[in-house]
Amino acid sequence: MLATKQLHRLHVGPITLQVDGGSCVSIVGRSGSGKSVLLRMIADLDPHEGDVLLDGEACSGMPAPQWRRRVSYVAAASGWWNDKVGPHFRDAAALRELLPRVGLAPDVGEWEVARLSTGERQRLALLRAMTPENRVLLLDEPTSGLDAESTWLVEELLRERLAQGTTLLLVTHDPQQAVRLAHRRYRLADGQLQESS
Ligand SMILES: Nc1ncnc2c1ncn2[C@@H]1O[C@H](COP(=O)(O)OP(=O)(O)OP(=O)(O)O)[C@@H](O)[C@H]1O
Repeated sequence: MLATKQLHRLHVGPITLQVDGGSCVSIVGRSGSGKSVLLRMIADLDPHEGDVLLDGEACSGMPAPQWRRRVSYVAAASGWWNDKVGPHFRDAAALRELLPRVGLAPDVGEWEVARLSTGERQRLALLRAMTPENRVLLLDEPTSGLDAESTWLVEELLRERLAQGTTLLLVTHDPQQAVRLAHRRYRLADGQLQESS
């Protein structure tokens, strides 16, 4: 279980939330309401007050890289640190297996990052976070750049991860996607999460 305790940064919070393993919580809200600020706090990417626990283990008691391998933020616009796609993935065989699942060509690992389209980057950033250590995916508009078919493929893969016990926090501007994927739906407004029916 993922539990946030009085998380607070800027105008967001304090937020106390519990999300079971294998369940998906969606967060909608106006642009600028603080959805990314919230996900980035949970991933311990920015200074904040409060804490996050994963199965009782506190983020504050763990080295940040270890926490982020378990609780991984997938940004709407991803960062890349090598010219080629392949070196961003520790397990080349696992990547080859996952590529067709999101509609990507089998040789994408050999491609230059510079040639990737927005939607290709977005899908690869998601796959990059899906390591064996990952327990929680913090997804910031994961299908915003995708066509309907690619969106469907990504949602299928996310459902599979959920069934395997991964926890998802899904920020989306698509209320229908929230209905399709989430077990609980929230709106972030005035720095607080309000549950939707
Ligand atoms: N480091 C910072 N210092 C000051 N203000 C910040 C900082 N980071 C974010 N903000 C502000 O906090 C607000 C919320 O930003 P955030 O990116 O979380 O919005 P969002 O809800 O994800 O919006 P969108 O749907 O447009 O992506 C914005 O007004 C942003 O300018």
